[in-house]
Amino acid sequence: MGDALEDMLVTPVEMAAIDKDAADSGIDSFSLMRSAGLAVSAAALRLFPAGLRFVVLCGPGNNGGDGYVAAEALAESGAQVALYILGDADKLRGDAARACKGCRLAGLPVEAYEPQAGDIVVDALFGAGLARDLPGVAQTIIKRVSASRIPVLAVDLPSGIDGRSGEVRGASFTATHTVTFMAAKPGHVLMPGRQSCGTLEVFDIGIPTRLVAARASDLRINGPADWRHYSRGLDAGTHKYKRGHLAVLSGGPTSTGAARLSAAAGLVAGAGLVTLGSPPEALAANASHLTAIMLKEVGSAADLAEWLRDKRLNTFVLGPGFGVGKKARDFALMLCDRALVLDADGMSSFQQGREELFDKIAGNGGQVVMTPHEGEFARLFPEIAADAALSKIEKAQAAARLSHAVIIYKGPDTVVAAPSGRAVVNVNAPPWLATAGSGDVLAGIIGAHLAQGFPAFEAAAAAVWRHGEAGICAGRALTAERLVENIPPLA
Ligand SMILES: NC(=O)C1=CN([C@@H]2O[C@H](COP(=O)(O)OP(=O)(O)OC[C@H]3O[C@@H](n4cnc5c(N)ncnc54)[C@H](OP(=O)(O)O)[C@@H]3O)[C@@H](O)[C@H]2O)[C@@H](O)CC1
Ligand SMILES: Nc1ncnc2c1ncn2[C@@H]1O[C@H](COP(=O)(O)OP(=O)(O)O)[C@@H](O)[C@H]1O
Ligand SMILES: [K+]
Repeated sequence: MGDALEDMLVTPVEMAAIDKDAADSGIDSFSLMRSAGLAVSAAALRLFPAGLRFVVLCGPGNNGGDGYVAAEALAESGAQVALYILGDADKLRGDAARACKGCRLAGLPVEAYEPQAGDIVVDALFGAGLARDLPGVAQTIIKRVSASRIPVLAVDLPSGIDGRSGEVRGASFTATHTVTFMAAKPGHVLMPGRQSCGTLEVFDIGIPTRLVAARASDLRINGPADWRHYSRGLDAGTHKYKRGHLAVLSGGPTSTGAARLSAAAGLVAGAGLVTLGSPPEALAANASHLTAIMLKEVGSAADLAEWLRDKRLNTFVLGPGFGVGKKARDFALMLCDRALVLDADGMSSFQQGREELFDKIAGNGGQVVMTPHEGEFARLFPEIAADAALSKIEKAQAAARLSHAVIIYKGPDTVVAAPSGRAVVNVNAPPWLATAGSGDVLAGIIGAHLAQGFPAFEAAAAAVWRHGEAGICAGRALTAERLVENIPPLA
């Protein structure tokens, strides 16, 4: 599969349009179903050589059609196969009906399936067409199979996972392995869907890349291909001022650690210079912990205005440990004409009065990155957070459109979205990144990228990826300090 499809995410609606375009262009749709079913049977034989019996569960649509092709291919290979059907096989239509006719096995109603030791379940109940909660009988079988701990190979998506959002529709299989076709779907990478897929295999069933690319929106799995071109290697003649100057604003004397973590991460991530702007009462606490990072007294809005007269100082991180309130609001509004990472308290300070911030960002061309976790997102964008019809990707996109900022909606499935709708979903973050100060480190990495001249979206996406890699390198016993030490070089 070419580079173009590797990291692409295609929604079920887009995939249906791609199928239709493929058929309209003269490609035989049954040959696509055949390729899909054969890929599933090959995966079953490859992954479960010790399986005693393949139990293929077929649903009422084309996902079931793939299942019939797989069942026939498995039987043809000499494996022991049992077929169970959800609904009435006589009501199958089109390619699925043809696949069913071509399958030598007689099917039993799915509710009759009793798991046996040595079974491998091939789940072809529902795929991309799942439109509502699973019918009760499917939920019962899923619970039965899950309780028996029988391995499940999912066709396209584990049944019950919504391909658009990753949400569970009533119940879902937890698969050992999922074989999907042409491109991954949002439901494979968003939680909780991602956890239900096991290993994900994207199989090329032969739809031309140009047909897939023509329908796909600007939605991808985060990876170096999206931002590598902004990562300039260091030329021998560089100097620290060329590598960008990052300024991080510290909170008061009892909450200085968060800003120092951001500053340290910024320096390791490649900013040539990092200065911590500190209120006078926290200067001593900060000074006692800093060496390579410079320190400057910035207590009031007047101090900040004076500092900002230096136009070369173009990148700021505001929020970690800063304190919620008017000072944070005043500072943020003053910094909107620079590149700004607005994190933590910096965002929470705008729970009321967000319009003024969003207007300022819009007026200044939008080099602002905001980094809400779920709680902060609900504080700043309550109406978007509460809209149950939206996926996490769609929520991040709506927030970016509204705020004119690049949004990093954090979590195990961090989404980075730009006001244009461009978005990536991150998949390399290990769960032990959920530790105090981890978000502060991320803010510093974003700042380093902005200081080096990355556009806001690429700065954010590259930082989220590097943060995940740092977590992997640091290993399980992670502290935020160790995370900083393990930030890898930019790809
Ligand atoms: N991508 C590709 O190139 C290729 C894709 N292929 C395969 O096609 C699959 C998509 O097929 P699909 O559109 O027929 O959808 P699928 O998931 O089988 O289910 C839809 C059926 O279930 C019904 N239904 C829906 N929800 C329901 C519910 N909760 N409870 C009860 N019923 C429900 C719905 O009918 P409805 O009642 O909504 O009219 C419909 O009958 C895809 O996952 C992949 O495996 C390959 O064959 C070849 C190429
Ligand atoms: N379960 C998880 N798996 C992977 N990454 C996670 C998980 N939970 C949180 N993270 C990441 O860890 C970081 C935590 O940031 P944040 O919530 O702001 O914490 P803090 O305020 O303590 O720094 C974010 O980058 C987030 O995406
Ligand atoms: K399925």
